[in-house]
Formats: sequence, structure tokens, C-alpha cells
Amino acid sequence: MIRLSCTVIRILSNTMNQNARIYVAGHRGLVGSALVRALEGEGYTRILKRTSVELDLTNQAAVREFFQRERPEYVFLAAAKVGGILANNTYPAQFIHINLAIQTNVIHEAWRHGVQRLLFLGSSCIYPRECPQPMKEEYLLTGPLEPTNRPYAVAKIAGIEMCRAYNREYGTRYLAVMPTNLYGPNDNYDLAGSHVIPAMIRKFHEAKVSGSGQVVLWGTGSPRREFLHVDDLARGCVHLMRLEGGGEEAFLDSENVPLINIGSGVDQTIRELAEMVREVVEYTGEIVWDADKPDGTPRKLLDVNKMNAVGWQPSLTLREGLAVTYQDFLARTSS
Ligand SMILES: NC(=O)C1=CN([C@@H]2O[C@H](COP(=O)(O)OP(=O)(O)OC[C@H]3O[C@@H](n4cnc5c(N)ncnc54)[C@H](OP(=O)(O)O)[C@@H]3O)[C@@H](O)[C@H]2O)C=CC1
Ligand SMILES: C[C@H]1O[C@H](OP(=O)(O)OP(=O)(O)OC[C@H]2O[C@@H](n3cnc4c(=O)[nH]c(N)nc43)[C@H](O)[C@@H]2O)[C@@H](O)[C@@H](O)C1=O
Repeated sequence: MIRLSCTVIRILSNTMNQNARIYVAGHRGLVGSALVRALEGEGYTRILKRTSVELDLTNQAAVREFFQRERPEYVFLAAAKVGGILANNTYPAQFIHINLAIQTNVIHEAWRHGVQRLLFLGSSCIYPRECPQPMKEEYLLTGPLEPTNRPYAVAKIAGIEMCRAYNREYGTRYLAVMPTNLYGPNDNYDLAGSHVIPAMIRKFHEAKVSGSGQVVLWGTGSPRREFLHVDDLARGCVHLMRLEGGGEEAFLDSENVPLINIGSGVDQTIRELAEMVREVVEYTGEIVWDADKPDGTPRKLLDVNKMNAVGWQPSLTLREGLAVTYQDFLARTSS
């Protein structure tokens, strides 16, 4: 796979100076922690962080007070209620309520306190269930959504619309980035709430250690998914945040909407993924498919031409990413 072109990035990236006050909302999560690694790796030192206990982003008064006191100049909005297919399907009210509350409070208070640049993280589930593949940004709102995550997707679409509306009415330059399914360090390995990759890593690893001859996976294994290592996503997000005139036009649509997909551009079936994870973990037992569990969207492959056009490419293949993620899982579970 082509390695990230640092030269292109440096040419376009000369804003967001290293003393800028940058708020990473959700800094302990999969995405937020990767954003902090990427920013620190680029020399940023004034990164504002709050846990959900220190600052509950569903509390509007607390969010207002935080922005008033800390005055961030840039905001990465990676705090959200997040989960895999089962969690989304089991807690639809929480997924719509908490996400609408967090993003409404953060986007609005960011604007009220003069933040010109905010990056909102959406998800590839915003596109219609039966979307033409690969999914282009312009396919948003062209068909019915996948029922297992519709409340979450509707909240994310509202977030995109807020960025669009604030940009139009108030002249901000907010970005809405739609990542494909992600994985990497600090992922959620709780089997009831997790996405498929951490679930497979944990299930295969525990079966290997216990000597169990069988691992049960969900659905039919036939849906297709695209995956991106979270460090590649984070570098892409930092890159986008730093673009100024000359780079940004490349991904604005006819209404100047800064909606941009980010993914690897490659997908595979869940069954193929299972074989890859099994190999990485070195598990030799049988895989059983529980068809009573939902499959979800049949296929989710993003069109990533816009992202590639602004000089970003992923650096890790899925197999490489799975290998480093399993090593990270081992390091964390053995300590
Ligand atoms: N994981 C994935 O595959 C994908 C994720 N995304 C998007 O990326 C973003 C980040 O997801 P991800 O990192 O995976 O999620 P995680 O669950 O790993 O992290 C979410 C973070 O949000 C914070 N948070 C949740 N509720 C609140 C609250 N009420 N107040 C303050 N903070 C809160 C948590 O903080 P704390 O730890 O302090 O409790 C947590 O660290 C989300 O917008 C998600 O939709 C998009 C596509 C795929
Ligand atoms: C990021 C994305 O994530 C969610 O959508 P999803 O892509 O369907 O998520 P998932 O990772 O949970 O499953 C992918 C596929 O894998 C299958 N699968 C097999 N075995 C296990 C398993 O053991 N656990 C899980 N979770 N899935 C399994 C599972 O049945 C499905 O077919 C939404 O939250 C959505 O809102 C969203 O944005």
C-alpha cells in the first residue's frame, strides 16, 4: 500500500500553529486518544482534555462554562455514545439522545465562544442502507437508513446539518468527517457493546487460551465492511483541520458543505475478516455463525476520492493493522 505522502501534507498544512489551544472532546476513546497521539506527534502541546466525569457534555451549562473558561481555538468532536450493532439496536433512545445532546452543546458553545474551526466525527452509517457502492458524499439523504442504527445515524446527520448551517449563517469553517468502521488501541472490548474487530480479537484470543474448539460470531458473515486503523484516521483529521484555502476547496460540495469520507477504500466480507483475525491470533478451532444476530447493512464501502485528493492515504493494510492491534490487546490485557 502507498505510504502517506508527508510532502503533500506539509505543503498544504501550515496553519493551526503549535501553540493553538485545541480541545479534543472524548480524548480517552478510540478516536480521541488517537487524535491526541497524532497532535502530540506533530508537536502540539496545548491540548485540552476532560473526561466525561469532569465534564458531562450532555450538560449545556457545564459545556458553556468550559468554553468560557478555557477558550479553545480548535475543537475535535470525538465524544459520543458509540457501539456496535447490538448496542445500537438495544439502546436506540440513548444513542439518539446522548449524541444529539453532546453535539448540539459542543457545536453551539464552540460557535458562541468564537471557535472558527471544529471537526465533527460522523459515521458511514449516515448513508442509505441500499446505497450505491462505493458511497459518495453526495448520496447523503437519498434513501432509507439501516434500522439497527437509524437513531444514531439520524443524530449524526443532524450534526452534519449543524456544521452546514453554522457555516452558512455564521461563517464558521466546521468540518464533518465520515469515517468507515475503525479499530486500534483503546477500542472497546466489551462483547455486548463492541464493534466486530475487537469482538473477534477477544473471542479468538480467549478461545485459544482456554482451548475452546468453537467461536460463535454473529449474523451470516456475508455483509461487507471496510475498516481503517484509527491512527490513519487521526492523521487524516489533523491534516483536514490544518488545511487552509487551496486545499479545502477540493472537498466542498455545491453548497460549500465540508462533508468528507475517510476510509481505506477496500472492503471484505465479515467471514473473510474472521479468517484474517483468526490467523493473526493463531486460533485453530471452528467458527460458528449465529444467524439470530443481525447482519446490519449489507455493504458499506466509502468513496474516498475527495480525501485522497487532499493528499491523504492510509498507511496500514488491514492485515498490518490487525497484527499491531492484537499486540496492543495482548500488552494491555497482560498488564
Ligand atoms: N469506533 C468506530 O468504529 C467509529 C467511530 N466513529 C465516530 O468517532 C467518534 C469517536 O468514537 P470512538 O472513539 O470509537 O468512541 P469511544 O466510545 O471509544 O469514545 C467515546 C468518548 O466519548 C466520551 N463521552 C461519551 N459520553 C460523554 C459525555 N456525556 N460527556 C463527555 N464525554 C463523553 C467518552 O469519554 P470518557 O472516556 O471520559 O467517558 C469516550 O472517551 C464518534 O463520534 C463515533 O461516532 C465513526 C465511525 C466508526
Ligand atoms: C461503525 C458502525 O458500527 C455499527 O455498525 P456495523 O458495521 O454493523 O457494526 P459491527 O462492527 O457491530 O458489526 C459488523 C458486522 O459484524 C458482524 N459480527 C460478527 N460477529 C460479531 C461480534 O461478535 N460482534 C459484533 N459487534 N459484530 C459481529 C455483525 O453481525 C455485522 O454484520 C453501528 O454501530 C453503526 O452505527 C456504525 O457506525
